[in-house]
Amino acid sequence: MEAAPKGKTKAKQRYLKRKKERRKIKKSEKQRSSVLVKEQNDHVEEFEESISGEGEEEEEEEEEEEEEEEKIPEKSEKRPRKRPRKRRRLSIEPEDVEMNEPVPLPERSSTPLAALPTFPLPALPNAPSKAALALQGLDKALIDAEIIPPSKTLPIPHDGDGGIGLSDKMRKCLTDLGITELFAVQTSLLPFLLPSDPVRKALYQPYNPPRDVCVSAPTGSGKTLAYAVPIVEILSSRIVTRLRALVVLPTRDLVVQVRETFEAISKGRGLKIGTATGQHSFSHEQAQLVADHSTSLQGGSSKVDILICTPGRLIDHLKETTNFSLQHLRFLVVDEADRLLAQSFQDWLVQVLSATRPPKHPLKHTLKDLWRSTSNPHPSDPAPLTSTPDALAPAFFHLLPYPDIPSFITEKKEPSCQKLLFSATLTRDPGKITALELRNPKYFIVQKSSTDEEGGRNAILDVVTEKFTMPATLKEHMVICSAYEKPLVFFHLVHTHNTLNALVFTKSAESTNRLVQLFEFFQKARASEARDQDNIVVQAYSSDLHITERKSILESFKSQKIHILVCSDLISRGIDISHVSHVISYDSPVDMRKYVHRVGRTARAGREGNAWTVVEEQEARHFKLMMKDANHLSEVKRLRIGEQDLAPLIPHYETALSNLKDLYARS
Ligand SMILES: Nc1ncnc2c1ncn2[C@@H]1O[C@H](COP(=O)(O)OP(=O)(O)OP(=O)(O)O)[C@@H](O)[C@H]1O
Repeated sequence: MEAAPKGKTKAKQRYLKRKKERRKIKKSEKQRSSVLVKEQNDHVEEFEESISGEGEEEEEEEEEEEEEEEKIPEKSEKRPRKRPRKRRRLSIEPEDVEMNEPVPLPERSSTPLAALPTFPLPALPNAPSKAALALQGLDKALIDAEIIPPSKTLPIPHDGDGGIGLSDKMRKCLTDLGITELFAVQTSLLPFLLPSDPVRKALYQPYNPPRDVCVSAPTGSGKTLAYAVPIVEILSSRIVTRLRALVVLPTRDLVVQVRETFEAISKGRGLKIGTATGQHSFSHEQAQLVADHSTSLQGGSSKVDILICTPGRLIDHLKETTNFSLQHLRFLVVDEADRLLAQSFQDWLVQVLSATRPPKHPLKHTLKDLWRSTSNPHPSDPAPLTSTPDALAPAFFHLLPYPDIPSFITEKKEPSCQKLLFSATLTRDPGKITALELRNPKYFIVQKSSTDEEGGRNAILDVVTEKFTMPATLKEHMVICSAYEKPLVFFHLVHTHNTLNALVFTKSAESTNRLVQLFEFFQKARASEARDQDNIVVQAYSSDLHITERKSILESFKSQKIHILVCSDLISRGIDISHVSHVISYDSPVDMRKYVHRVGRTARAGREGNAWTVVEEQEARHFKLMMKDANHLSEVKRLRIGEQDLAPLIPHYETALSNLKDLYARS
C-alpha cells in the first residue's frame, strides 16, 4: 500500500485522486471538442481557461479549508474559529470585472456551439399551394399521373427497338406510312404497353395481370396509334385466332377509320380484324365474327383477333351470337371514353365487363358427378369431360368439368384484360371511372405545363377542372354578329378568307341541310353576276344519309372534290382528315367538350389550322363565360367584320333567302 503523504488523511487522498482524474477527463474532452469548434470557441476557451484558472485557485483554497476543517477537532477549542471564506461566484458580473483584473468578455458567436444542442424557433409551416389543396381527396392514381409535355417526340430508330419495344416489321410499317418519330403520347404509352420483359407481353397473365391505363391527350395528337401499335405487336405472337382485342368507339365513321389504321400497321402479321356497327345485317356480322355456330363452346369461337365496334352492336352480339366470347380479351379499348361512358345504352359497359370476368360461382363438380356424367349421363349433370376445355382462358379454368380438388385448375386466376381509355376530354366524373373497375390504373396526361412538381399538379388540376389542352398549332377566333348576319358572315369567311377544305358545324341535321341549300342559292345568285366563277362545292353530311353514302362523301372530301363539308356534331369527334385547314362553328357549341372536339378537326398532327366560331349576340355572354371557365378566353381572338364588308353580299343573300323560302313552301 502506498504511503500516505504527510498531513493528509486517507479520505482526503482519495478525494484528491478522484479530483485529479476528473480534471484529466475534463481536459481531454475539452481538447477533443476544441478541435471541432476551435475557431468558434477561441474566445470562449480563453474565457473558460480564465475561469478554470480561478477555479483551480479556488479548489486549492478549498482544499486548504478542508484540511483545516479536518484538523479542527484535533486542535484546542480555544482557538478562534476562522470565518469561512465567501465562495466566489462563477458567473462573471460587471462588478467582478471591475473589482478584479479586467477579464475580456467573450465575443458572442452568431453560430451556436457545435457541442450544444440547438433548438429551432417555432415557425408556421408553409401554406400548401392552391393546386395542392385542390388535389386533396382526389383519386391517388390521378395524382400520380405521368405528365407528358406535348413537344416531346422520339425518333423511331432504324435498327433495334431503341427502348420502345417496336419490332422490325412495325418499324418498317410506320416508316412506309411516313411516320419517322413518335408523338408525345406515343413516347410514353409504347414503352408502358410494350415492356421489354416477355412475361409482361404474354397474352395471358393470370397471376399478375397488367395495369389499366387512362390517357388524356389533345385532339390530333396520335392517340389511335398509341394503342393500335402495342395491340398489333402483342397479338402477333398468338397462334390460335381468338377475340383478344376489342375497340369500342361511339360512331360507325370512327370504326371505319380505326379499322384502316389497324390494317395499315398490321400488314404481314396474319391478324384478322373485324367490325360490328350494324352497317350489315346481323346474320352477316355473325358469320364474319364466329366460326362455329352449331355447338356451344366453353371458350367461344372467333374468326377475328381484333374487333372494332360501336357499343350497341356489341351488346347485340354478346346477347345473341353463340360462341361470341370476351374471355380471351387481352385489350379492351374505350376510345372517346367520356362520350361512351355518358352513353348508358343497354348498360353496355356493365355487360362488357361482366363478359370479361369468369362467373363467381361456377358449377362445382365432385368425383361422383364425374363418374356419373361419364358412365350414365343425366340432363342436369355438369357438362361432361368431352366438352372443349382447350378453348378456355386461364381465368375460366375453374369452369372445367374436373372434380373440385384443389389444383392448378381450381387456383384463383385473374382475367388478363387490360383496359385502355382515351380521350381529349377525359371524364372527371369519379362515378363513371369507378364503373370501369380499373385495375391499379396509370394515368398519362399530355399537357403543357412546367416540369416541376407544381407544374405537374396544375396539369392534373386542369384535367379535373376540364381545362383542356388544345393543339399548339391552332389559331382560334370568334365573330359576334346578329342572327340575320350569320349567313352573311359565313359567306364572307368563305369568299374573303378563301376558305376551302373546311368543316362547318351546325346544331342539327336540319340546320345542316338548310345552310347548304342557302349557300347553293347564294352561289347561283352570285354566279349570275360575277365574271370569275368560284366553283366551291359544298356538301351536307348528316345522320340522315346512309352509311355508304356518308362513306363516299367523306372520300370525296378527302380527295378535295368537295371543298366544304357542312355537318352536325356527328363527326366532331375523332374524324381525322389531314387537309382540313378551317373549322367554322356556324352554330356555336353549347359546351366546352363540343368546342374542343370541333376545333380539333383541324391543326392535327402538328399542322396549322384555323377555327372560327360564329356567335350570335344573345349567345355571346354564354360563349365567353364558357371560354373563361375553361381558362381559354384569351386564346380566342375576336374577329370584327364590319357592315361595309357584308354590304356587297346582301343582294345575293336576299335572293338566296327568297329562293329557299319558295323551296320550303313547295315541299
Ligand atoms: N408519330 C406520328 N407521326 C406522324 N403522324 C402521326 C403520328 N402519330 C399519329 N399521326 C397522325 O396524326 C393524325 C391524328 O392522329 P389520331 O387520329 O390518332 O389523333 P387523336 O389523338 O386520336 O385525335 P382525336 O382526339 O381527335 O381523335 C393521324 O392522321 C395520324 O396518322
